[in-house]
Amino acid sequence: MEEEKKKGRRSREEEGKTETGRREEGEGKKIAHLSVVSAIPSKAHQSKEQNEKGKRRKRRRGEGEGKKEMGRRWEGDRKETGGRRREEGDGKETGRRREEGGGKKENGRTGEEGEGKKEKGRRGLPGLPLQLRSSKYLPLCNRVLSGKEQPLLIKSLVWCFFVFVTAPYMATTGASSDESARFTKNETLVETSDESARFTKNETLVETSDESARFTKNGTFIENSDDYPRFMKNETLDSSTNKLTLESIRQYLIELEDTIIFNLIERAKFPLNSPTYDESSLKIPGFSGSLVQYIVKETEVLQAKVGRYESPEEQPFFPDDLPEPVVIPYNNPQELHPVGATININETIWKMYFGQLLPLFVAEGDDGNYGSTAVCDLNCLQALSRRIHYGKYVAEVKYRDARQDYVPLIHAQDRDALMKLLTFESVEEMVKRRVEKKAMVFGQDVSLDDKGNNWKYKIDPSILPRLYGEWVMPLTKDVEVEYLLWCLEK
Ligand SMILES: O=C(O)C(=O)C[C@]1(C(=O)O)C=C[C@@H](O)C=C1
Repeated sequence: MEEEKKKGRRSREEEGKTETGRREEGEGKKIAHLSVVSAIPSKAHQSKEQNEKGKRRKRRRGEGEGKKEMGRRWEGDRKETGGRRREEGDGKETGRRREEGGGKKENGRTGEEGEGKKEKGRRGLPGLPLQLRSSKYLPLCNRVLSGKEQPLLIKSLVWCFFVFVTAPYMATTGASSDESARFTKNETLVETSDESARFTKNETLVETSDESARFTKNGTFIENSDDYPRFMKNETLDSSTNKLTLESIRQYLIELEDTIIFNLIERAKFPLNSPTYDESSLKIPGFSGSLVQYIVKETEVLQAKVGRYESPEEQPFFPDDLPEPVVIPYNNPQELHPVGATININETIWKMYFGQLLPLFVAEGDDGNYGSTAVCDLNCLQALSRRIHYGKYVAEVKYRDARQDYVPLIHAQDRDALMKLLTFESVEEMVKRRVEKKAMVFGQDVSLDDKGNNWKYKIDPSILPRLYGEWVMPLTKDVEVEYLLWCLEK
């Protein structure tokens, strides 16, 4: 009871709105029981394949063999990261420095020292340049060779040699003390860029966090990193503080409602077009599956290359064999526990979309626009998936705001209690009402005369509260619970 009160207080503070009621325990259980849970790659449920994928993605993110690192929170984690990075960085940079420096020294020796030795052999006049050896200068040479002016001359020659030969050479090859300054600067940048991060940064970010870094992790050369697109800036950070807050995340979820509704409206322009989903009607050599599967899969391959799946809220529907990014990802602070990157419930979202949602809002029929239909499906799926996987961020901020309430439930691995704690029924009601209203507004026919038919909508608005109430919000909460269950993992 006391906990309920506390939670009520918190929710009012967080939302600045009156929390009308709390979810009954039975309801929490119902949601936790959704079949989706089995699709979540938790320890208990991860298939071997998913496990492998998780490991691969973790490795790609540099979270390493790192259960230890994964679990380390806050400052401890940062120190560890800094240390590891410094070691790695040093290793690489020293290697590079050694190579470059070595190469230059080698050059110097074969060029300058080598020639000196040859001349010495040729004329027997140590340290004297060729032009000084003409007969005109011989008396002077003799004086120098035999006497007191020798040290002064040698000093002058060394100075001249440095000014006219060594310095220009160093300037053209870049082999100067500047070299070491550049390495030092890299390290500093890496360290500072880490400041706002909560968890271990991934290797790719470490390697590319410096603007001057020009290689992605897989070795692709990038001429000027600024010219390349950067998937995906975390748009939920509060614009004034650049921090993650429940308010800023909720604001972003509201914006995503627009994206979802517009995409549904676009899809509703086409009838069902069932051949789009027929695995036997597509004859693409080397691929077995439907047109929609093909388009989603190939789009994901392309988007993986430009770094879409480097963001934990972006999850692929076909995660196997995705290529590494070839561009520098946006250097977002890593706000989530690394387990966030492994939670992917797209299998459930796919089934929900094609099995339950689609038949609700598209007309029967076939107009032959299968490619366009599949692209619309792709857009709907990606928008829904992004929205639902944002639950990771929601869970993270809720945890940060009320650790004292969450930690015991996480230790007890109590799904139902976690579900109850993170549920705000009044917020859910508001969401449902808002999406219905948006569908009415966005789905109206707009005309300049009064003949417009304002009550004929492009998509039935009543589908929206259903979509959110039955699937989107419950699935978001499943993601939240899953994240919380593992977010203390060491
Ligand atoms: O806003 C929150 O607190 C959320 O957790 C998000 C969300 C949602 O999916 O919209 C989910 C659960 C809450 O009951 C309310 C809303």
